[in-house]
Amino acid sequence: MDYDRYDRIRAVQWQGDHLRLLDQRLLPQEERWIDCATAAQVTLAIKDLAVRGAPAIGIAAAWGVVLAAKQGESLDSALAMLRAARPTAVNLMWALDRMKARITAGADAAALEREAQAIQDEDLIANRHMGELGASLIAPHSGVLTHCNTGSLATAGYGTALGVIRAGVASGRIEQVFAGETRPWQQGARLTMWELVRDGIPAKLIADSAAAHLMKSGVVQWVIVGADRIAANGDTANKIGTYQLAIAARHHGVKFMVVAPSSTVDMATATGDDIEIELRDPAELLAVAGQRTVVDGADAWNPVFDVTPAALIDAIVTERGVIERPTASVMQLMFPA
Ligand SMILES: CSC[C@@H](O)[C@@H](O)C(=O)COP(=O)(O)O
Repeated sequence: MDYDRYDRIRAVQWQGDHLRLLDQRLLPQEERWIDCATAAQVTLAIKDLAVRGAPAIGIAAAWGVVLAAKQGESLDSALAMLRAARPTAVNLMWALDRMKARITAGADAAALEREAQAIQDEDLIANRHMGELGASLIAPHSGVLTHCNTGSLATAGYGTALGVIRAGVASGRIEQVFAGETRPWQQGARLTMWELVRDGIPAKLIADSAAAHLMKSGVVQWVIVGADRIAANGDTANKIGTYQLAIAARHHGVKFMVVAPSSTVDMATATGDDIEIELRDPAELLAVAGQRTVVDGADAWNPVFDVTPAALIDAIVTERGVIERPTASVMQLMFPA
């Protein structure tokens, strides 16, 4: 696999004394980097979606703890502040728990820096492995539909669902990629299309509302998505709109694949009903690119994740292996306490 051909973006970059983030709010119009020198700046970058995607916010938060240590700030306060930045993606809590364990064991700033780097490096390795595992499930000459952005921008690099797509394209299994816009924040239109075009991968953008029609046409064999939290029974929280894709996929005989590192699996959460779904500012729905599109006085409801029941998922791919038709007992075997 020629990783340099398909994967050149590194959106989270440690600079030795500060964290550099590719500002995802501005893509694809502008490639602007922001520098965070404090844990508070990293927290704000996570809240405002300058950095986003479950693994990427965990990695950024880990570096936030390193910054707090270097500045001599209270590490307990930094951990609490970063933890509260966003509620749904468990990678955030997972990374902070890992940093906390090192703090409890007496780690100094240099040791915390090594831990954050390990979290980042392990994510890239996991993504490359998942890419191979997921692609092997796909028949040659397939079409696939993806949702949101799960690529290098959302991870340490390569991506989760987009990593499977990269590996599938490289091996000739995937011939055509479709990406849903992912309203309201347009991660699919703004970010996934940016990554796919940079890689020269044949891709077509669709309106989210075109997905069922696309599946009915028979040109996609798999829907491939990432995850923000996978509960102990396999129920999966991911970007709003994922659930309706899974329902439409089952209706049309299209397979549904979830790709996420084990850091996204939360065995302490029994089912999808127990996952907190982030509600964001209704203003994100009432405007497009900062331009108000809805009549003044209108209100909106803006949940940004939903839960796909395990029964609608054909395969969960993690770096530990593939779980087909996930159940609580198989999840328990793959992710023992
Ligand atoms: C590897 S990314 C998987 C998920 O984190 C992704 O699909 C997603 O829902 C991201 O949501 P976002 O609100 O953009 O952080």
